[in-house]
Amino acid sequence: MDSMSCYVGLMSGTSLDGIDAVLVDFENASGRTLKTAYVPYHPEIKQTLLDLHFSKAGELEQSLLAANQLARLYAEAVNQLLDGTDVTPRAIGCHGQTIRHRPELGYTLQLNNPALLAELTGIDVVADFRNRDIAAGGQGAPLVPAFHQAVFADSDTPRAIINIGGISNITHLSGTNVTGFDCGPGNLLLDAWCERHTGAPYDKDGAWAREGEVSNSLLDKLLSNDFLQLAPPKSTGRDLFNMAWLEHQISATAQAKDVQATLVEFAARCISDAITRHCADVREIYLCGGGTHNGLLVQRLTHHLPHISAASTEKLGIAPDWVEAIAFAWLAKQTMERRPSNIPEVTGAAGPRILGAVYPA
Ligand SMILES: Nc1ncnc2c1ncn2[C@@H]1O[C@H](COP(=O)(O)OP(=O)(O)OP(=O)(O)O)[C@@H](O)[C@H]1O
Ligand SMILES: CC(=O)N[C@H]1[C@@H]2OC[C@@H](O2)[C@@H](O)[C@@H]1O[C@H](C)C(=O)O
Repeated sequence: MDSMSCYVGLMSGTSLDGIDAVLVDFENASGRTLKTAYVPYHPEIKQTLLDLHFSKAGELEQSLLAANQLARLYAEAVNQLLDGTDVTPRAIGCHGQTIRHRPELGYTLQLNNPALLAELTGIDVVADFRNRDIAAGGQGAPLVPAFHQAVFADSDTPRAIINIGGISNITHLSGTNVTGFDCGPGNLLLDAWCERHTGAPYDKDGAWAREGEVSNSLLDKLLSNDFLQLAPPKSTGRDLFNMAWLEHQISATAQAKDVQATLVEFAARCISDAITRHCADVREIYLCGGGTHNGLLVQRLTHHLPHISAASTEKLGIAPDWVEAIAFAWLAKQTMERRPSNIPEVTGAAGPRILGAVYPA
Protein backbone atom coordinates (compact mmCIF):
# COMPACT_ATOMS: atom_id res chain seq x y z
CA MET A 1 0.00 0.00 0.00
CA ASP A 2 1.19 3.51 -0.85
CA SER A 3 0.95 5.92 2.11
CA MET A 4 0.56 8.83 -0.33
CA SER A 5 -2.99 7.70 -1.15
CA CYS A 6 -3.92 7.52 2.58
CA TYR A 7 -5.71 10.33 4.37
CA VAL A 8 -6.98 10.89 7.91
CA GLY A 9 -10.44 12.38 8.46
CA LEU A 10 -11.35 13.97 11.80
CA MET A 11 -14.94 14.97 12.43
CA SER A 12 -16.22 16.52 15.63
CA GLY A 13 -19.82 17.45 14.95
CA THR A 14 -22.64 19.46 16.45
CA SER A 15 -23.66 16.70 18.88
CA LEU A 16 -20.48 17.50 20.90
CA ASP A 17 -20.04 13.84 21.79
CA GLY A 18 -16.41 13.54 20.67
CA ILE A 19 -14.06 13.00 17.75
CA ASP A 20 -14.59 10.43 14.99
CA ALA A 21 -11.30 9.53 13.28
CA VAL A 22 -10.70 7.43 10.18
CA LEU A 23 -7.71 6.32 8.15
CA VAL A 24 -8.74 5.87 4.51
CA ASP A 25 -6.84 4.64 1.48
CA PHE A 26 -8.10 6.43 -1.65
CA GLU A 27 -6.16 4.30 -4.11
CA ASN A 28 -9.52 3.65 -5.72
CA ALA A 29 -11.95 6.55 -5.97
CA SER A 30 -14.46 5.43 -3.33
CA GLY A 31 -11.77 4.70 -0.71
CA ARG A 32 -11.13 1.84 1.67
CA THR A 33 -11.33 2.43 5.42
CA LEU A 34 -8.23 0.96 7.04
CA LYS A 35 -8.93 1.90 10.65
CA THR A 36 -11.26 3.94 12.85
CA ALA A 37 -10.90 5.52 16.30
CA TYR A 38 -13.15 7.53 18.60
CA VAL A 39 -12.04 9.98 21.30
CA PRO A 40 -15.00 11.03 23.47
CA TYR A 41 -15.15 14.53 24.97
CA HIS A 42 -14.98 14.58 28.75
CA PRO A 43 -17.76 16.65 30.37
CA GLU A 44 -15.52 19.70 31.03
CA ILE A 45 -14.51 20.27 27.39
CA LYS A 46 -18.08 19.58 26.27
CA GLN A 47 -19.33 22.27 28.67
CA THR A 48 -16.62 24.73 27.57
CA LEU A 49 -17.59 24.23 23.92
CA LEU A 50 -21.30 24.53 24.70
CA ASP A 51 -20.68 27.80 26.58
CA LEU A 52 -18.65 29.18 23.66
CA HIS A 53 -21.73 29.03 21.43
CA PHE A 54 -22.98 32.13 23.23
CA SER A 55 -21.30 35.48 23.95
CA LYS A 56 -19.85 36.15 27.34
CA ALA A 57 -16.88 38.01 28.82
CA GLY A 58 -13.49 36.44 28.18
CA GLU A 59 -14.76 34.27 25.32
CA LEU A 60 -11.87 35.18 23.00
CA GLU A 61 -9.20 33.74 25.27
CA GLN A 62 -11.48 30.84 26.27
CA SER A 63 -11.96 29.92 22.62
CA LEU A 64 -8.23 30.05 21.82
CA LEU A 65 -7.44 27.87 24.83
CA ALA A 66 -10.20 25.45 23.84
CA ALA A 67 -8.77 25.35 20.29
CA ASN A 68 -5.41 24.26 21.71
CA GLN A 69 -7.12 21.63 23.85
CA LEU A 70 -8.99 20.36 20.78
CA ALA A 71 -5.77 20.15 18.73
CA ARG A 72 -4.28 17.91 21.45
CA LEU A 73 -7.38 15.68 21.39
CA TYR A 74 -7.25 15.53 17.57
CA ALA A 75 -3.57 14.50 17.82
CA GLU A 76 -4.58 11.80 20.33
CA ALA A 77 -7.15 10.50 17.83
CA VAL A 78 -4.53 10.47 15.06
CA ASN A 79 -2.06 8.61 17.31
CA GLN A 80 -4.71 5.98 18.12
CA LEU A 81 -5.43 5.62 14.44
CA LEU A 82 -1.86 5.23 13.27
CA ASP A 83 -0.70 3.11 16.19
CA GLY A 84 0.31 -0.35 14.93
CA THR A 85 0.20 0.69 11.26
CA ASP A 86 3.14 1.67 9.06
CA VAL A 87 1.14 4.37 7.28
CA THR A 88 2.23 8.02 7.07
CA PRO A 89 -0.90 9.64 5.62
CA ARG A 90 -0.61 12.27 2.90
CA ALA A 91 -2.72 14.66 5.01
CA ILE A 92 -5.22 15.01 7.83
CA GLY A 93 -8.58 16.63 7.06
CA CYS A 94 -9.76 18.18 10.33
CA HIS A 95 -13.21 19.76 10.46
CA GLY A 96 -12.76 21.50 13.84
CA GLN A 97 -15.58 22.21 16.25
CA THR A 98 -18.31 24.58 15.09
CA ILE A 99 -19.15 27.11 17.78
CA ARG A 100 -20.75 29.80 15.59
CA HIS A 101 -22.32 29.50 12.14
CA ARG A 102 -23.73 32.73 10.72
CA PRO A 103 -23.31 32.60 6.93
CA GLU A 104 -25.84 35.43 6.60
CA LEU A 105 -23.33 37.62 8.48
CA GLY A 106 -20.43 36.25 6.43
CA TYR A 107 -18.79 33.97 8.98
CA THR A 108 -18.58 30.51 10.43
CA LEU A 109 -16.18 29.39 13.15
CA GLN A 110 -14.79 25.90 13.61
CA LEU A 111 -12.48 25.95 16.61
CA ASN A 112 -9.19 24.25 15.92
CA ASN A 113 -5.46 24.91 16.03
CA PRO A 114 -4.28 23.23 12.81
CA ALA A 115 -0.76 24.62 13.24
CA LEU A 116 -0.48 22.83 16.58
CA LEU A 117 -2.00 19.65 15.11
CA ALA A 118 0.61 19.70 12.28
CA GLU A 119 3.34 20.26 14.89
CA LEU A 120 2.11 17.42 17.11
CA THR A 121 1.63 14.87 14.33
CA GLY A 122 4.28 15.81 11.75
CA ILE A 123 1.55 15.41 9.07
CA ASP A 124 0.12 18.08 6.72
CA VAL A 125 -3.23 19.32 8.04
CA VAL A 126 -6.12 20.65 5.97
CA ALA A 127 -8.57 22.74 8.01
CA ASP A 128 -11.10 25.59 7.72
CA PHE A 129 -13.16 23.96 4.99
CA ARG A 130 -16.19 26.24 5.18
CA ASN A 131 -15.01 29.85 4.96
CA ARG A 132 -14.02 29.88 1.28
CA ASP A 133 -17.52 28.82 0.30
CA ILE A 134 -18.98 31.58 2.50
CA ALA A 135 -16.57 34.09 0.96
CA ALA A 136 -18.06 33.08 -2.41
CA GLY A 137 -21.55 33.88 -1.11
CA GLY A 138 -22.45 30.32 -0.01
CA GLN A 139 -23.71 28.81 3.23
CA GLY A 140 -20.41 26.99 3.86
CA ALA A 141 -22.57 23.92 4.61
CA PRO A 142 -23.44 21.19 4.10
CA LEU A 143 -20.18 20.05 2.48
CA VAL A 144 -20.65 16.27 2.52
CA PRO A 145 -22.99 16.17 -0.56
CA ALA A 146 -19.96 16.21 -2.93
CA PHE A 147 -18.59 13.14 -1.15
CA HIS A 148 -22.01 11.49 -1.15
CA GLN A 149 -22.18 12.05 -4.90
CA ALA A 150 -18.72 10.56 -5.39
CA VAL A 151 -19.46 7.36 -3.48
CA PHE A 152 -23.24 6.87 -3.25
CA ALA A 153 -24.76 8.13 -6.52
CA ASP A 154 -26.65 5.71 -8.75
CA SER A 155 -27.52 7.01 -12.20
CA ASP A 156 -30.71 4.93 -12.39
CA THR A 157 -32.29 5.47 -8.99
CA PRO A 158 -32.94 8.84 -7.34
CA ARG A 159 -31.92 8.48 -3.71
CA ALA A 160 -31.31 10.59 -0.64
CA ILE A 161 -28.56 10.25 1.93
CA ILE A 162 -29.70 11.45 5.34
CA ASN A 163 -27.20 12.28 8.05
CA ILE A 164 -28.81 12.41 11.50
CA GLY A 165 -26.15 14.18 13.56
CA GLY A 166 -26.69 17.11 15.95
CA ILE A 167 -28.35 18.76 12.95
CA SER A 168 -29.83 16.60 10.19
CA ASN A 169 -28.83 17.13 6.59
CA ILE A 170 -30.03 15.62 3.34
CA THR A 171 -28.22 14.98 0.06
CA HIS A 172 -30.52 14.43 -2.92
CA LEU A 173 -28.87 12.43 -5.70
CA SER A 174 -30.95 12.36 -8.86
CA GLY A 175 -29.24 11.34 -12.12
CA THR A 176 -26.24 13.66 -12.35
CA ASN A 177 -27.94 16.33 -10.21
CA VAL A 178 -27.00 16.89 -6.58
CA THR A 179 -28.77 19.08 -4.10
CA GLY A 180 -28.45 19.13 -0.37
CA PHE A 181 -29.36 21.16 2.71
CA ASP A 182 -29.73 21.11 6.47
CA CYS A 183 -33.30 20.18 7.31
CA GLY A 184 -33.47 20.90 11.07
CA PRO A 185 -32.39 19.55 14.44
CA GLY A 186 -31.37 15.88 14.64
CA ASN A 187 -30.01 14.77 18.00
CA LEU A 188 -29.03 18.10 19.47
CA LEU A 189 -32.27 18.99 21.27
CA LEU A 190 -32.93 15.33 22.19
CA ASP A 191 -29.50 15.11 23.85
CA ALA A 192 -29.79 18.42 25.71
CA TRP A 193 -33.29 17.68 27.06
CA CYS A 194 -32.33 14.14 28.05
CA GLU A 195 -29.18 15.27 29.82
CA ARG A 196 -31.01 17.95 31.78
CA HIS A 197 -33.77 15.62 32.98
CA THR A 198 -32.06 12.23 33.31
CA GLY A 199 -28.34 13.07 33.55
CA ALA A 200 -27.58 10.73 30.61
CA PRO A 201 -25.84 12.42 27.62
CA TYR A 202 -28.33 10.87 25.18
CA ASP A 203 -31.53 8.82 25.21
CA LYS A 204 -30.33 5.34 24.26
CA ASP A 205 -32.48 3.93 21.45
CA GLY A 206 -35.14 6.53 22.38
CA ALA A 207 -36.08 4.42 25.44
CA TRP A 208 -37.09 7.39 27.61
CA ALA A 209 -39.01 9.05 24.76
CA ARG A 210 -41.01 5.82 24.32
CA GLU A 211 -42.38 6.36 27.85
CA GLY A 212 -43.85 9.74 26.87
CA GLU A 213 -46.68 10.90 24.66
CA VAL A 214 -46.33 13.27 21.73
CA SER A 215 -47.90 16.68 22.36
CA ASN A 216 -49.48 17.74 19.09
CA SER A 217 -49.73 21.38 20.13
CA LEU A 218 -46.00 21.50 20.96
CA LEU A 219 -45.16 19.60 17.77
CA ASP A 220 -47.12 22.11 15.64
CA LYS A 221 -45.36 24.98 17.36
CA LEU A 222 -41.93 23.45 16.73
CA LEU A 223 -42.78 22.66 13.12
CA SER A 224 -43.90 26.23 12.44
CA ASN A 225 -40.32 27.49 12.80
CA ASP A 226 -39.29 29.77 9.91
CA PHE A 227 -36.09 27.87 9.07
CA LEU A 228 -38.10 24.75 8.30
CA GLN A 229 -40.24 26.65 5.77
CA LEU A 230 -37.24 28.08 3.89
CA ALA A 231 -36.33 26.68 0.48
CA PRO A 232 -32.73 25.44 0.09
CA PRO A 233 -29.88 26.43 0.04
CA LYS A 234 -29.96 26.57 3.82
CA SER A 235 -27.87 25.55 6.81
CA THR A 236 -28.27 25.91 10.53
CA GLY A 237 -26.84 25.00 13.92
CA ARG A 238 -26.99 25.61 17.65
CA ASP A 239 -27.11 29.34 16.84
CA LEU A 240 -30.83 28.79 16.12
CA PHE A 241 -31.81 25.44 17.65
CA ASN A 242 -30.68 25.46 21.29
CA MET A 243 -32.12 25.02 24.78
CA ALA A 244 -33.13 28.68 25.09
CA TRP A 245 -35.16 28.29 21.88
CA LEU A 246 -36.73 25.07 23.12
CA GLU A 247 -37.63 26.50 26.53
CA HIS A 248 -39.39 29.34 24.76
CA GLN A 249 -41.70 26.84 22.99
CA ILE A 250 -42.60 24.67 25.99
CA SER A 251 -45.43 25.30 28.44
CA ALA A 252 -44.54 25.28 32.14
CA THR A 253 -46.82 22.29 32.80
CA ALA A 254 -45.30 19.99 30.15
CA GLN A 255 -44.08 16.58 31.34
CA ALA A 256 -40.39 16.07 30.60
CA LYS A 257 -40.84 12.65 28.98
CA ASP A 258 -43.67 13.98 26.77
CA VAL A 259 -41.35 16.73 25.57
CA GLN A 260 -38.74 14.07 24.75
CA ALA A 261 -41.32 12.04 22.80
CA THR A 262 -42.35 15.21 20.95
CA LEU A 263 -38.73 16.07 20.14
CA VAL A 264 -38.24 12.64 18.54
CA GLU A 265 -41.36 13.18 16.44
CA PHE A 266 -40.12 16.68 15.57
CA ALA A 267 -36.70 15.35 14.46
CA ALA A 268 -38.42 12.70 12.32
CA ARG A 269 -40.82 15.22 10.75
CA CYS A 270 -38.03 17.73 9.97
CA ILE A 271 -36.55 15.02 7.75
CA SER A 272 -39.70 13.45 6.30
CA ASP A 273 -41.34 16.82 5.50
CA ALA A 274 -38.15 17.97 3.76
CA ILE A 275 -37.97 14.77 1.69
CA THR A 276 -41.60 15.13 0.67
CA ARG A 277 -41.25 18.83 -0.18
CA HIS A 278 -37.83 18.97 -1.80
CA CYS A 279 -36.92 15.45 -2.98
CA ALA A 280 -40.18 14.27 -4.57
CA ASP A 281 -38.61 11.69 -6.93
CA VAL A 282 -36.69 9.84 -4.20
CA ARG A 283 -37.60 6.18 -3.72
CA GLU A 284 -34.66 5.13 -1.54
CA ILE A 285 -33.19 6.73 1.55
CA TYR A 286 -29.93 5.76 3.23
CA LEU A 287 -29.29 6.84 6.80
CA CYS A 288 -26.04 7.69 8.57
CA GLY A 289 -24.92 9.55 11.72
CA GLY A 290 -25.51 8.72 15.38
CA GLY A 291 -29.30 9.18 15.08
CA THR A 292 -29.48 5.91 13.12
CA HIS A 293 -29.00 4.16 16.51
CA ASN A 294 -32.18 5.73 17.85
CA GLY A 295 -34.70 3.02 16.91
CA LEU A 296 -37.70 5.18 17.77
CA LEU A 297 -36.51 8.05 15.59
CA VAL A 298 -35.88 5.74 12.63
CA GLN A 299 -39.27 4.06 13.15
CA ARG A 300 -41.07 7.42 13.14
CA LEU A 301 -39.14 8.61 10.09
CA THR A 302 -39.95 5.52 8.02
CA HIS A 303 -43.59 5.71 9.21
CA HIS A 304 -43.86 9.15 7.58
CA LEU A 305 -42.29 7.93 4.32
CA PRO A 306 -44.28 4.74 3.64
CA HIS A 307 -43.50 4.52 -0.10
CA ILE A 308 -39.76 4.95 0.28
CA SER A 309 -37.39 2.13 1.14
CA ALA A 310 -34.97 2.89 3.98
CA ALA A 311 -31.61 1.36 4.85
CA SER A 312 -28.38 2.35 6.49
CA THR A 313 -25.42 3.48 4.35
CA GLU A 314 -23.90 0.14 5.41
CA LYS A 315 -25.89 -1.26 2.49
CA LEU A 316 -23.91 1.03 0.17
CA GLY A 317 -20.62 -0.07 1.71
CA ILE A 318 -19.90 2.56 4.38
CA ALA A 319 -20.74 2.11 8.07
CA PRO A 320 -23.13 4.89 9.14
CA ASP A 321 -20.98 6.10 12.06
CA TRP A 322 -17.99 6.91 9.85
CA VAL A 323 -19.45 8.57 6.76
CA GLU A 324 -18.77 12.15 7.89
CA ALA A 325 -15.20 11.50 9.06
CA ILE A 326 -14.45 9.71 5.78
CA ALA A 327 -15.94 12.71 3.97
CA PHE A 328 -13.37 14.97 5.64
CA ALA A 329 -10.54 12.64 4.61
CA TRP A 330 -11.91 12.91 1.05
CA LEU A 331 -12.29 16.69 1.29
CA ALA A 332 -8.64 16.92 2.40
CA LYS A 333 -7.64 14.88 -0.66
CA GLN A 334 -9.59 17.27 -2.88
CA THR A 335 -7.74 20.21 -1.34
CA MET A 336 -4.30 18.61 -1.69
CA GLU A 337 -5.07 17.88 -5.34
CA ARG A 338 -6.35 21.46 -5.81
CA ARG A 339 -9.78 20.27 -6.81
CA PRO A 340 -12.95 22.21 -5.92
CA SER A 341 -15.26 20.38 -3.52
CA ASN A 342 -18.20 22.64 -2.77
CA ILE A 343 -21.34 22.17 -4.83
CA PRO A 344 -22.65 25.66 -5.69
CA GLU A 345 -26.23 24.31 -6.13
CA VAL A 346 -26.05 23.03 -2.55
CA THR A 347 -24.39 25.91 -0.73
CA GLY A 348 -25.45 28.80 -2.97
CA ALA A 349 -21.83 29.85 -3.63
CA ALA A 350 -21.04 31.79 -6.80
CA GLY A 351 -19.11 28.84 -8.21
CA PRO A 352 -16.89 25.85 -7.48
CA ARG A 353 -14.08 26.64 -5.03
CA ILE A 354 -11.09 24.76 -3.64
CA LEU A 355 -11.90 24.52 0.07
CA GLY A 356 -9.64 24.47 3.09
CA ALA A 357 -6.30 25.83 4.21
CA VAL A 358 -3.17 23.66 4.24
CA TYR A 359 -0.81 23.67 7.23
CA PRO A 360 2.28 21.83 6.01
CA ALA A 361 4.00 19.61 8.58
N1 LIG B 1 -27.69 4.08 20.82
C1 LIG B 1 -28.10 5.33 20.57
N2 LIG B 1 -29.38 5.68 20.80
C2 LIG B 1 -29.81 6.95 20.56
N3 LIG B 1 -29.01 7.93 20.07
C3 LIG B 1 -27.73 7.63 19.82
C4 LIG B 1 -27.20 6.34 20.04
N4 LIG B 1 -25.89 6.35 19.66
C5 LIG B 1 -25.62 7.61 19.24
N5 LIG B 1 -26.71 8.39 19.34
C6 LIG B 1 -26.84 9.83 19.02
O1 LIG B 1 -25.87 10.18 18.08
C7 LIG B 1 -25.16 11.36 18.52
C8 LIG B 1 -23.80 11.37 17.88
O2 LIG B 1 -24.01 11.40 16.50
P1 LIG B 1 -22.91 11.84 15.46
O3 LIG B 1 -21.60 11.28 15.87
O4 LIG B 1 -23.43 11.54 14.11
O5 LIG B 1 -22.91 13.39 15.70
P2 LIG B 1 -22.01 14.53 15.09
O6 LIG B 1 -20.71 13.96 14.61
O7 LIG B 1 -22.00 15.58 16.10
O8 LIG B 1 -22.87 14.92 13.82
P3 LIG B 1 -23.03 16.25 12.92
O9 LIG B 1 -21.68 16.71 12.55
O10 LIG B 1 -23.73 15.68 11.72
O11 LIG B 1 -23.82 17.18 13.69
C9 LIG B 1 -25.19 11.27 20.03
O12 LIG B 1 -25.03 12.52 20.62
C10 LIG B 1 -26.59 10.69 20.25
O13 LIG B 1 -27.55 11.70 20.22
C1 LIG C 1 -21.69 24.62 10.35
C2 LIG C 1 -21.61 23.16 10.63
O1 LIG C 1 -20.73 22.71 11.35
N1 LIG C 1 -22.54 22.39 10.05
C3 LIG C 1 -22.58 20.94 10.19
C4 LIG C 1 -23.72 20.55 11.14
O2 LIG C 1 -23.77 19.14 11.30
C5 LIG C 1 -24.66 18.61 10.29
C6 LIG C 1 -25.06 19.82 9.51
O3 LIG C 1 -24.95 20.84 10.50
C7 LIG C 1 -24.09 20.15 8.35
O4 LIG C 1 -24.48 21.39 7.80
C8 LIG C 1 -22.66 20.35 8.82
O5 LIG C 1 -21.87 19.19 8.80
C9 LIG C 1 -21.68 18.35 7.71
C10 LIG C 1 -20.50 17.51 7.97
C11 LIG C 1 -21.53 19.02 6.34
O6 LIG C 1 -20.98 20.09 6.22
O7 LIG C 1 -21.94 18.40 5.36
